Amino acid sequence: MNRTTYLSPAKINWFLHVTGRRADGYHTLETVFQCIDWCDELHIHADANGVIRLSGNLCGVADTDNLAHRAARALQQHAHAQGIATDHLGAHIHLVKHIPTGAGLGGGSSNAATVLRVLNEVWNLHFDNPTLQTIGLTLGADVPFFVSQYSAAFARGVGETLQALNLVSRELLLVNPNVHVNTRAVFTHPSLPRQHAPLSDSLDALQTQLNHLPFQNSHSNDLEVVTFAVSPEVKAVYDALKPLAPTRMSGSGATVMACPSNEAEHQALNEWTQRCPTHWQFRWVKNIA
Ligand SMILES: C[C@](O)(CO)[C@H](O)COP(=O)(O)OP(=O)(O)OC[C@H]1O[C@@H](n2ccc(N)nc2=O)[C@H](O)[C@@H]1O
Ligand SMILES: Nc1ncnc2c1ncn2[C@@H]1O[C@H](COP(=O)(O)OP(=O)(O)OP(=O)(O)O)[C@@H](O)[C@H]1O
Repeated sequence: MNRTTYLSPAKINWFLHVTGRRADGYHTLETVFQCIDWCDELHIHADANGVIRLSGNLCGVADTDNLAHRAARALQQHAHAQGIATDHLGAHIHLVKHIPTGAGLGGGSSNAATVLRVLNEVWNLHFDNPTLQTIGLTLGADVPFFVSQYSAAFARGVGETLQALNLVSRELLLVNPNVHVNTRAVFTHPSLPRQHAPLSDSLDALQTQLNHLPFQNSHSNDLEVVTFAVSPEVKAVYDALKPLAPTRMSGSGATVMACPSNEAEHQALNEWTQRCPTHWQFRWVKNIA
C-alpha cells in the first residue's frame, strides 16, 4: 500500500489575551500563534471505498472521536453538501504521535488541519484555503491557524481571524509536568480575566516588538492565573523557570516555555535541565521562521 507521510507541527502562543466572551460561551482572544519544529507524523493513503479508517496512537479517544477522523468526515460532509459524489472518498490515516496531548501545543488541532489539507488534495476537491479554515473552525479554535500554513500569525475572534507575521527563529525550552489540562475547564472558570483591552499597535509594530523580545512585559497569557490555580504542578514549572529566563505558559497549559535572550540564560536553563524532576518532560525546540 502506498502511504505518504505528512508532518503535523505543534504550536505555541507567544501571548494570549482574553478580550471578551461571546453569547455562545466561546471567548474572543488576541493571540500570536507560532509553529514549532515538534511534529506528529500522519501517514495517509486515499481509498476509493468511501470509508475512513484510523490507526496508530488514537490519544485515548474512540477512533471516530479523534480529531483526524472528525476532520475527514467534516470534509466528506462539506463535499456532499456541495453536491459532490462522496461514496468513493475514503482514506486510511495512521497517526504517529510525538506532541504531548492536552499540553497547550495544539496537537489534535494540527492533525485535523493536516487531514483537511491532504484529503482536499488527494480527493481532488479543490476547496480553497478559506473554505478549509471554515470547516476547520467547526472542529476547534486552533484549526484555522494550522490550515493557513502560516509559520506565525496574529489571531483575533476565537482564533479564526489571522494575519501572518514573520518572526525570527529562536530556541525555546518547553517543560511539561505531565499533567493534562482541560481547555474547556480553564475557559469556563469563574476567575478567568475576560476584559483585556484590545492591542492598539499596528501589525508591523507588533512584529518588531516580538522580534526584539518575544515575551513582552506588556503582553501576557491570561489563562495562566486559572491554570496555575487548578494545576499547581504547572505553576511549579513556571516558578522553577522564571528566575532563569523569560517564561510564559502556552495556550491553556500544561506546557511552560522559557525563551533565553542571551547565552547566560541559555546556559542557566541547560544546567536546570540536569536537575529537572524526573516526572517532568523537557525539550528544546525552535520556532519555525
Ligand atoms: C487555548 C488555545 O489553544 C489557544 O491557542 C485555544 O484557544 C483553544 O483551542 P482548542 O483547543 O481548539 O479549543 P476548542 O476545542 O475549540 O475548545 C475547547 C473549549 O474551550 C473553550 N474555548 C475555546 C476557545 C475559545 N476561544 N474560547 C473558549 O471558550 C470552549 O469552552 C470550548 O468548548
Ligand atoms: N489527533 C489527536 N491528537 C491529540 N489529541 C486528540 C486528538 N484527537 C482527539 N484528541 C483529544 O483532544 C484533547 C486535546 O488535545 P490537544 O493535544 O490538541 O490539546 P491541547 O494541546 O491542549 O490543545 P490546545 O492548545 O488547542 O488547547 C486530548 O485530550 C485528546 O483526548
